[in-house]
Amino acid sequence: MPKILSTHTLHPRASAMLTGAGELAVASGLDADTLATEARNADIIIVRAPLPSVLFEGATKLRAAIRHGAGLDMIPMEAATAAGVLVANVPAVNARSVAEHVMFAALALSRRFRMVDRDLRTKGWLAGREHANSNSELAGKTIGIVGLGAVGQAVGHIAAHGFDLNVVATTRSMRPAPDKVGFLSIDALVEQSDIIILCCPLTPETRGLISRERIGRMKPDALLINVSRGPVIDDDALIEALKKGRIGGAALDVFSTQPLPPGHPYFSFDNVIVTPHMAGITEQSMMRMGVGAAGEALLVLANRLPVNLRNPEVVEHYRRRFPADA
Ligand SMILES: NC(=O)c1ccc[n+]([C@@H]2O[C@H](COP(=O)([O-])OP(=O)(O)OC[C@H]3O[C@@H](n4cnc5c(N)ncnc54)[C@H](O)[C@@H]3O)[C@@H](O)[C@H]2O)c1
Ligand SMILES: O=C(O)[C@H](O)COP(=O)(O)O
Repeated sequence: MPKILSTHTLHPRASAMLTGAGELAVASGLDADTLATEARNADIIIVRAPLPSVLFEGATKLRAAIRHGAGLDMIPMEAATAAGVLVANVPAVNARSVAEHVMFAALALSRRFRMVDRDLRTKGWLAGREHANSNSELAGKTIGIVGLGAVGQAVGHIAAHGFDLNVVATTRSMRPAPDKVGFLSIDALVEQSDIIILCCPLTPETRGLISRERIGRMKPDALLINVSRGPVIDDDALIEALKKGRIGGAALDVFSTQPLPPGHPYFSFDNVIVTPHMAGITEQSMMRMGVGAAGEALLVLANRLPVNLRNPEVVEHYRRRFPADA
């Protein structure tokens, strides 16, 4: 029976799909050594935690690494490809969940939800209400989307049609813009946006994209929302800007170090919302991501290629490793 190792427990519907096709096990730890050791016996690994490159050197049976979700940064692509391992992801199926989280964050920051809730509980009704005078509506403001893929387009749609926001975006391909979206360069976008949404992948080009210089160009009351990956932002520069009151606030779902260590400066700001990398996690998206990942695993076990193969250059090498495969 083929072995499927998953870094995390899958949605019951996803595990049910794999019953009979493979023996499903959940990794007993997420550290590099444990993952590398347990992957040695696996035919397929389903990935929700960063994999070490070394895992691919010792995993001689491994056919595929399948991302449960969109972001491929958790899989060292070069090491996987060099080892002849197929890499796939499950794109777009959590985009609606992420977009709803983004709108929740924009509303929570604009309505100072953290401070209102805290002060109402600890200081009473009037203290909570005091914040409201400087609260703001979203309508008529400009939302700037960095990365107009599945998440960015879902955010743009809700923002334009549900909240009457003006939508501008910057994206790698700058293909014809969807309805109600105007394209800008990244520098113009950070200067002109009231709310900046980061939803691009982490790549060599996007690492540090929100630099000290770009944070310096933001409006003094700009809100920065990151659902991409932590290293897209220069943390030192953002922390300094928050300390000096140089921007209005931030909502951060992803961090350069995860889990965010206790006592991290981001915990200290009233105008910063922190969430534990959960923008894309809802009951609905967990089912869709799990089912999508299980579907890709079933294709590989049936000697076919995954639908969302992300390293097509591996196929020749893969076919040499598993000659019976498609
Ligand atoms: N926080 C979460 O729970 C969560 C959930 C889903 C996705 N994500 C993150 O969001 C990313 C995007 O997800 P998606 O489903 O929209 O992916 P996607 O592939 O559909 O879209 C990514 C978009 O980013 C654009 N892009 C790439 N490089 C860029 C650059 N240098 N500047 C501007 N735009 C650039 C691409 O052109 C594309 O339009 C994922 O890679 C992942 O890192 C996080
Ligand atoms: O990249 C993604 O789609 C998100 O980070 C969610 O991924 P997860 O299913 O591994 O939490």
